[in-house]
Amino acid sequence: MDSRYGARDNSAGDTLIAAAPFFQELPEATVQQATAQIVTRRHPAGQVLLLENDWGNSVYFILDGWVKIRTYNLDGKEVTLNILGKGELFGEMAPLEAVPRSTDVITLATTMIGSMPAQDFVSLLNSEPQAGIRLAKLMARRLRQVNRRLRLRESDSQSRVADVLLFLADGQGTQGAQGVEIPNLPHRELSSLSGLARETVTRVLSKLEKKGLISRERDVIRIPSIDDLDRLLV
Ligand SMILES: Nc1ncnc2c1ncn2[C@@H]1O[C@@H]2COP(=O)(O)O[C@H]2[C@H]1O
Repeated sequence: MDSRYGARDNSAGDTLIAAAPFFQELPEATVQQATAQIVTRRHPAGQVLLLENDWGNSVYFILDGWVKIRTYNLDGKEVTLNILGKGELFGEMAPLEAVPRSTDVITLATTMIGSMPAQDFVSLLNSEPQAGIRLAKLMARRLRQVNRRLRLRESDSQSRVADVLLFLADGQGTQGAQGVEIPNLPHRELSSLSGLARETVTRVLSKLEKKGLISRERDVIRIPSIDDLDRLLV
């Protein structure tokens, strides 16, 4: 990803970087230094930010918006592995392991991204144990998500859709007055995340809504009780 792929926009970026969970509780001087190293750009929806197998030496912070992590199965069918939102980072794997990018990354909405040279990111990890712990926690959560989805692979369609909603709530959910809110993604994305047909996803979502386990608005799906939805998993 370089300057061809998005309008440079550092005006709001500095505040967003300072507020990003990764930088919370780091010394102010460290946050200031990181802010100076990060270039912020706004990208339109549908823009390919990273391509699987490309080499890259930057790490990216999502300051606002959404990206999807995409790969392809052996039949060439698109598989959405995850959706990441504000506060998440991506693009750390290739530079840390000195290998090419493991997946594609594409914006799902207008998205503000801060990019940091990988060598600065590694220096930050070396100098701030707290930053290393943050990264370890983030990767632990991703592994937990993958384990959970593997466990549910043979489950019924209701459990699989519920699981996708729960893992989006875990990673991307924001607490509102009436429960946890997650983005109301296109059903094609939920279909790819759950490995179910789009029609099945649509049918299950309607069923969950009738049971009062979710409610839907144009942009958000609301989960009034995470525990109630979790109890559906078999
Ligand atoms: N299952 C996943 N969940 C969340 N993020 C992922 C997942 N797989 C890959 N990524 C991110 O997508 C990025 C693609 O480029 P990298 O391999 O450098 O680093 C990768 C991770 O940051």
